[in-house]
Amino acid sequence: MVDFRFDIKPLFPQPIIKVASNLLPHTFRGDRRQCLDATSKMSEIIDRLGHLSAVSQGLSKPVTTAQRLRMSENQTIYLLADTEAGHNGAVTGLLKVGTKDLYLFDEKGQTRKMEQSPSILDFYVHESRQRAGLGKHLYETMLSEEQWLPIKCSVDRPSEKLLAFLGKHYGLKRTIPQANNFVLYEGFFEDAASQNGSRNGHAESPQRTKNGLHITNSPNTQLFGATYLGDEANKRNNRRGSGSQQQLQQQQLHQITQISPNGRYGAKRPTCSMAESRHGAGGTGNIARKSEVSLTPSQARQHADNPLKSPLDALSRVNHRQDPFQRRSGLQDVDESFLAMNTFMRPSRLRNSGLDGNLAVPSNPVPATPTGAAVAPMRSTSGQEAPAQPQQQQQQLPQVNMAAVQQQQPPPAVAQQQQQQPIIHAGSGNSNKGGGGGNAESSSGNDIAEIAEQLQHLQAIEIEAYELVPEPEQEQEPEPEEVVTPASPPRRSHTPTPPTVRSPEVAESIIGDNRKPPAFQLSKQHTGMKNRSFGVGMAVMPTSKMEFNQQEREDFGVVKINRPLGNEATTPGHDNTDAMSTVSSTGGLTDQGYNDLKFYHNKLW
Ligand SMILES: CC(=O)SCCNC(=O)CCNC(=O)[C@H](O)C(C)(C)COP(=O)(O)OP(=O)(O)OC[C@H]1O[C@@H](n2cnc3c(N)ncnc32)[C@H](O)[C@@H]1OP(=O)(O)O
Repeated sequence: MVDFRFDIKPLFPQPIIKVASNLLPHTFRGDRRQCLDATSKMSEIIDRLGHLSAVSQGLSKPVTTAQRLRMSENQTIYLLADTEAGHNGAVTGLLKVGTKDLYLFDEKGQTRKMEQSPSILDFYVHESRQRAGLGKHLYETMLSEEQWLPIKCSVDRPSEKLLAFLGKHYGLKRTIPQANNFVLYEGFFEDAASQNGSRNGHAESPQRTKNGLHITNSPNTQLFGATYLGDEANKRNNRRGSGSQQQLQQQQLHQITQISPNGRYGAKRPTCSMAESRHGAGGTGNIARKSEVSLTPSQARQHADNPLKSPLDALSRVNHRQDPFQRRSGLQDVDESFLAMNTFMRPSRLRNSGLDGNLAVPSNPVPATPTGAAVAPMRSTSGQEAPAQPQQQQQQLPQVNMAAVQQQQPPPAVAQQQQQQPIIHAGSGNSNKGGGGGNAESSSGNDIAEIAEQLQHLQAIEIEAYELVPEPEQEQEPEPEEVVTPASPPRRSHTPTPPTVRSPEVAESIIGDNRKPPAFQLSKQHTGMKNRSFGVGMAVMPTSKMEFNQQEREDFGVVKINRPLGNEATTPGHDNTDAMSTVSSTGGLTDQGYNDLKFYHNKLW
């Protein structure tokens, strides 16, 4: 018996209840809260019984789960409970049924299309209660509720026990061989017009569908045999009254092969990216190979004596796989091949996947940064193509002459750039969100970080962090800072020099070139150079008081710091003159001997 941590009796006002996709007993009455509670408990019951059933049948995964039931439209689960058992009662049996549209072989080996055919999908009685008539009780209740006849029910890969059960209780012994997992019994097709076996009261004419196709002659039909045909596809076919025979054949073939083996093995597997790429890159070979496999009705008939094996074993000889699920995988390979061809290679998907060449895959080789990092295809954040990468500037970067850097007096604009760079790197390298983002009036930290990263990329800065060297004798002199290059000595400053980050290459490129780089937006998506200034960020430790002042968008790479709006820099280092920094009360030195700096800047923009 299967007992639960909760009392099942409220869910089972009667021994057998019916559960549909709403996961509620058909007898349920209650408010929203009770509904949620009942759904939760019913899900647990179904999952538990489904798991036990799978274990009992030796299946690797349950055929029945609450999730599957929720997603289904035409399936019903019957649950049998013993409310007297234990304290909370116990659930003792499960029977899942549903209707299927099937192409089936009749006794003559001809294909018939059966719509809404009753199917037994899962059946389980707890081991402790088997062979006590509970199974029959459950089955009979189901037949009564659904108004089905036992002989009209197809059974999805029945176990030996179920075959014995059906033989004993309903005299069902002689099966009609099928190429799929379903087992039918002789009499299934008899008097079909007046039975539930056909929704429309009559079965399809053998060999021909409504489209007049001899689908049994198709290699795929021979491979799959009777195969599930979706309602929607059928309606589509019926709507098309005209059209060439060839089109119809292609359509039918496509329709059949797109649909997986049905029943408990028919669940669509999630799209496999490997399969996608494999088939997309020429998976037709796989299709051709699989298509060579054929299982004719006569072949299937050879296995009629043992319906458990008949369809699958024939296929297993081809696939050389023993496990039913693996065999199913073999079948689905074919299915996926067609899916890959017909679905995943559609132009729209190709566009999305960038395989059709319409995506922003540059025709030119991807430019590489001086450090060797490839730059991603450029696309602005707005989704538009970004302007071409300034390769010219990048190509100039290696032409660095450090001697010239040290000797040459930078023009004011260049000095501004050089002086402001360290702050920018600091901001970007150490969570600039905490700086600019902390002030609601300032621009977002993201913008700053992005600008900083753009600068890093365009100017190909090899970031280096420099220790702060206190210069006590100069602290009282409010003189402008100068750009510090790796080869430069510490600058004169009214405060200890903040960590100045500048690679020789960048300094050279700015001073030597002194031209305005193009003003366009680049993000870290394009540069791929996130956190290049890691070392700087660690050294500067920007606080929420750190801001950036950029009055307007100037030349790309020129970011003015702490300059009041409207003020233009008049002398090199003017901006830094305005910068305020304080030294901590501990004399300006941290435990590590570095200056503890706090920057106070004006609002940005
Ligand atoms: C589509 C599918 O769901 S296939 C999977 C079917 N489910 C399983 O195989 C799970 C394990 N088996 C069970 O849960 C049960 O045995 C069921 C559901 C098949 C039958 O439920 P029960 O309560 O045992 O059925 P019930 O008592 O009404 O009928 C008993 C008859 O079932 C058959 N049967 C039940 N158990 C066995 C068994 N272990 N071995 C052989 N036949 C069995 C016999 O014909 C038996 O009659 P018998 O005792 O005179 O030989």
